Amino acid sequence: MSGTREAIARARRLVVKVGSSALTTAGSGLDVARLDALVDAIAERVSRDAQIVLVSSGAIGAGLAPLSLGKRPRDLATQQAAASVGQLQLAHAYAESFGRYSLTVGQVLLTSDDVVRRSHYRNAQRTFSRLLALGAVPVVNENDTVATEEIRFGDNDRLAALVAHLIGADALVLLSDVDGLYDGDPRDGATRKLTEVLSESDVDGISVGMSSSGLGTGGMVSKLAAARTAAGAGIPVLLAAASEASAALTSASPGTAFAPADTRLSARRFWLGYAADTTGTLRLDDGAVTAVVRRRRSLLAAGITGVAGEFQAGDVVDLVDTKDRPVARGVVAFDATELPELIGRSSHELPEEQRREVVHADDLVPLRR
Ligand SMILES: Nc1ncnc2c1ncn2[C@@H]1O[C@H](COP(=O)(O)OP(=O)(O)O)[C@@H](O)[C@H]1O
Ligand SMILES: N[C@@H](CCC(=O)OP(=O)(O)O)C(=O)O
Repeated sequence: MSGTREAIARARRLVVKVGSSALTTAGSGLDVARLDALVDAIAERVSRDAQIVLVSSGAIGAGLAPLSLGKRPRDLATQQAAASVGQLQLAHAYAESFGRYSLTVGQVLLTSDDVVRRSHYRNAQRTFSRLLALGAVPVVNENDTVATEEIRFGDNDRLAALVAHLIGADALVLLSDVDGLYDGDPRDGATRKLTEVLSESDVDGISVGMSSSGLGTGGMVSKLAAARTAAGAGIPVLLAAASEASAALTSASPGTAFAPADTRLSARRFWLGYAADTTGTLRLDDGAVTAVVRRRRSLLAAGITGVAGEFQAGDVVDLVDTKDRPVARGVVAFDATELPELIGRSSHELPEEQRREVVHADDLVPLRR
């Protein structure tokens, strides 16, 4: 067995995320038998002294049938109405199901502000920590009923990766209706399952598509992004079918395993690299990309070829290469309006008060490639 799978099998604190397509069926809503099978697997792992936070989708899917809605609505207001009804059903079903094992569940509904803003991040951290210390199983979902387009995570895969870091998880298990990551959309015919993803180059160029069930949100695109986020922050990830939950949570043998990066990012650097919202973009020339990504240097004005967005000193911005591919994120030390006349110029050409790093190395997180 690979080291990654061993680490997942041994993990003491895990985030398990289950998708809508694994819990709900178009037309008939929540599938309690499948939910019970998932709870059986989680309860078994909890009985072996693990702490589990469950991120469960399915509120919108579960709310459709009771509201006589045929398929997943496109407009936000009807999605929110369905989520309002479905979340109650979901919470009730989990409370009943975990109750079979005398386990207590706590519901945690989050909006992106709760994770993206540093002060709220701490607050959420305290809530999870207390719930786990009290022996409860936190069941998390996005607070769909109040989340507007602007403040939505939009997909629970990303939410699960952020929660995994937030609670200091040793593993993230993503359970879906598909049994792993394929090198192309399995609906398109002959494709091969990847069993181990050791580095970014293993997934470069593979084709990932959207949901096939019409119930899920992000499809494989969001699952792969979430797996990269968590693995990049040092957390091993398993992507498997929900129908294999028992094997996934006991031996970590099925599905696709994503090896974690060697170092775990601090909370601040994780927030900077993955959770914070960015308000602008700096385009770097090749030399600057090498300096900031490989040599971990500060970004100087001389290596910047373009500026976009409306940001102020202290905001988080994306750093992109000459092909507009994101290579890092960092806290910018100038306002957007100040930069156009500085970029491309070396420090000795600049007035003394502007001779400082545009993004200091301590405030810069290279993205894993
Ligand atoms: N390369 C790929 N490998 C595996 N699945 C893929 C790939 N590309 C697209 N998919 C689709 O993504 C779906 C899973 O996404 P989704 O329905 O959003 O799941 P969930 O509801 O669990 O979040 C699969 O059923 C599959 O059809
Ligand atoms: N929060 C939404 C699910 C959003 C989502 O990401 O769904 P999925 O792709 O099935 O994990 C709900 O409960 O319906």
